Amino acid sequence: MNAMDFVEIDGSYLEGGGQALRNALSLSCILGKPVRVIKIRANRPKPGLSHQHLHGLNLLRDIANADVVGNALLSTEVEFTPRSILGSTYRVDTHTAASITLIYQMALPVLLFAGRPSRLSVSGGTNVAFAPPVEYMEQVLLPNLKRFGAGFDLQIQQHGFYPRGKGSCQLDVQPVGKLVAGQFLEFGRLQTVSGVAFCAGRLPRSLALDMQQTAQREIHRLWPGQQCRIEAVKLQPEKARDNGAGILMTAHTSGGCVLGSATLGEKRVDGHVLGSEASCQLSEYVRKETCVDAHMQDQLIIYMALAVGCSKMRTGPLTKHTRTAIHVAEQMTGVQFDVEVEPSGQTLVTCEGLGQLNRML
Ligand SMILES: Nc1ncnc2c1ncn2[C@@H]1O[C@H](COP(=O)(O)OP(=O)(O)OP(=O)(O)O)[C@@H](O)[C@H]1O
Repeated sequence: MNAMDFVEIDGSYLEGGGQALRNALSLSCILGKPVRVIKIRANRPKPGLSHQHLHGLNLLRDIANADVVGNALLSTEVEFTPRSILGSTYRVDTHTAASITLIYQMALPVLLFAGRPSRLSVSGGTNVAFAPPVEYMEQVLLPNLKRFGAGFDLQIQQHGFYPRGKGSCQLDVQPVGKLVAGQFLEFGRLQTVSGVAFCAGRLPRSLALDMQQTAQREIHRLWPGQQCRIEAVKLQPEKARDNGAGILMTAHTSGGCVLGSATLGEKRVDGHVLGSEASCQLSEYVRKETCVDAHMQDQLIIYMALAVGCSKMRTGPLTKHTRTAIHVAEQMTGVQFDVEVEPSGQTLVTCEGLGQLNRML
């Protein structure tokens, strides 16, 4: 391959984490454009490919029947030349606590552009730091993605936490002919607040109850009479072998917005703190009438870039992850994102999408 034929993405730009790599590779497969990613995860303490990125890269190699150079742990440069998109059954066992949802983040957009349905089973971490918890993927990403005319079915077979992982999930994806433009502009009124507080392993059920009670109390303090139902769950050993705890809260609004806020128990776990952090974050989104939460922002950029028509999202200040995703999407697809801070303080992100059609159907 001639050096000129690769789109070159600088992985150190802005956030300098794994997301630039994930987005660049997904878009490479969908567009059929070879990509070279340099300075991978340059801003992380241990730069280069970690397990999650390497497993994701090798998975996309298989899905796209791609030629790959640089697919080794800690590699800081990768060349990826895709051929097609093969809808099929795939299995990835990370043997670590590598984030299952981040591997899905890489593969999902690609499998939406396959010629037939796919099933992707991954084992690793379901709830790990700096990644979407599986519950967030199911309860927040899915309804937001439906606005683009796409979806998936996610089965959580077993939860897995740092350091051993051992979680497993199955993702079923039906391809689409195209993505339609998503509009996230009208907050409307807050309708429901719900969620799940869980703990597993040797952690007592009272921990889940602490998270539940504090989260519900905070919502009721701010919006007396507001419906708020947080389920408190102690996961059974066959559903989670190790210690782990976390809470996901979601808010649904009459404008069709679905916002999420998740916290995860680390070494020292205080249920009241986890519940309070999750509810404060969610309350902040609701108070500001944000249509897309701070983590969903960056995850929607790739879909906005590919859709047919003009997508718009009204959100809070853009995160570095989002600005990085925009930069990568612009370089890979040639589309332009327009970012405008409105008098209300909200940020409006607009993109006339590429209108990518599924070339495998
Ligand atoms: N609590 C959370 N809820 C939902 N999504 C989250 C949460 N925390 C992180 N994410 C998402 O996980 C992704 C993490 O991207 P990032 O580039 O940091 O990935 P990474 O591969 O873990 O990189 P690195 O290992 O280099 O930090 C982003 O899409 C971010 O929005």
